[in-house]
Amino acid sequence: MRTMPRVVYGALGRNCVAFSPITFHRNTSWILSPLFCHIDTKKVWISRRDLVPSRGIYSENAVKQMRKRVLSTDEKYGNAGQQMHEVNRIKRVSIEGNIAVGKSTFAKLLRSASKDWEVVPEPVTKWQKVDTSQQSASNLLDMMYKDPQRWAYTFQTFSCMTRLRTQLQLPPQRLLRARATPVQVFERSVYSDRYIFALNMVHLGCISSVEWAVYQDWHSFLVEQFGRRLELEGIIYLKAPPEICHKRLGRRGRDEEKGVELAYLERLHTQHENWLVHRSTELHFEQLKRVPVLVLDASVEFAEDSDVQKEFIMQVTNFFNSI
Ligand SMILES: Nc1ncnc2c1ncn2[C@@H]1O[C@H](COP(=O)(O)OP(=O)(O)O)[C@@H](O)[C@H]1O
Ligand SMILES: Nc1nc2c(ncn2[C@H]2C[C@H](O)[C@@H](COP(=O)(O)O)O2)c(=O)[nH]1
Repeated sequence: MRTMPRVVYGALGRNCVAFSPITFHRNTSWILSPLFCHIDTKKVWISRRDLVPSRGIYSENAVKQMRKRVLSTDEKYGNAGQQMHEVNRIKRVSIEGNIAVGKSTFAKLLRSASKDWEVVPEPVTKWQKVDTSQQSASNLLDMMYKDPQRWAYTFQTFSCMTRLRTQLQLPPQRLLRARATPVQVFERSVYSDRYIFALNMVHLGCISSVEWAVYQDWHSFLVEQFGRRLELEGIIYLKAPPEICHKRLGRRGRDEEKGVELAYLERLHTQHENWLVHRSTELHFEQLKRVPVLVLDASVEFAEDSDVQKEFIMQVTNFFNSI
């Protein structure tokens, strides 16, 4: 395809706009994704990952208005451009797996293995304490387990929003300065929210077809709007038989989970296998279909076994370097 240099005026989300000569294909205009560009006529950091197809070319006047907003953002954040360039280097990976398979325990191991890896926990405490501006907070996790027919949809809207915020969180400074491979590791993701839990609730009849249509509509919209900022470079799937997870769940003794039966964990296990092993779950995001998955045998009791821990870390390191 013929390429030609052009000045591109592209809208970059809420507070950024790029206006810089960049080369682009004749029929496709490209813009920089919101998080990763610094606005300065002389300096624009571009990498392949930053380029996303533009939804439109904007008038000069609109660009002027947007530029004003961008400049005020730059004043506020100082050397944001360089930081954004570095954010761009950070890989994002989620840990997926059944309830009580050992995600948090594994996350602790990763945290202690390298300061270039940041582990972001699942926002469970937010679900346990929803601020209702009344005297006491509501425990939505408990409500969902006690009456899934009534609360499953509400739960999925809140869990997904909290996961969204978690995934959009900016990485800490130390990751921006990392020399090796900096990685942000999330416990679960907006994708497991949909393709594991919400889907399972649909199969159980706890989310109605109307609720499911509504969920899928806003979920797809949000994921598409945030684009690259929500993409994962890899997934670590901790896999163990549901029986083992059930035992661990009992040992952990979380109050809300007292009524969780083995059958529920079996269903979630099947959902994980369909998505991450058989790859038979219908997915709606192209990039997600191609995400590399590292499967680890989480039935091994590694807490006291430093050889197993070393083996896990080696596999994870190789995986991070490969993605
Ligand atoms: N590999 C393991 N071997 C034995 N027990 C484990 C292992 N991983 C986790 N556990 C225990 O199982 C329970 C659930 O682990 P946790 O990390 O909280 O799971 P998750 O975050 O996946 O829900 C905890 O009591 C933890 O100590
Ligand atoms: N119905 C849903 N339940 C969820 C979802 N994400 C997590 N959970 C539950 C499962 C556990 O009881 C608890 C925390 O999970 P861990 O596996 O980290 O222990 O929250 C969800 O999206 N829907």
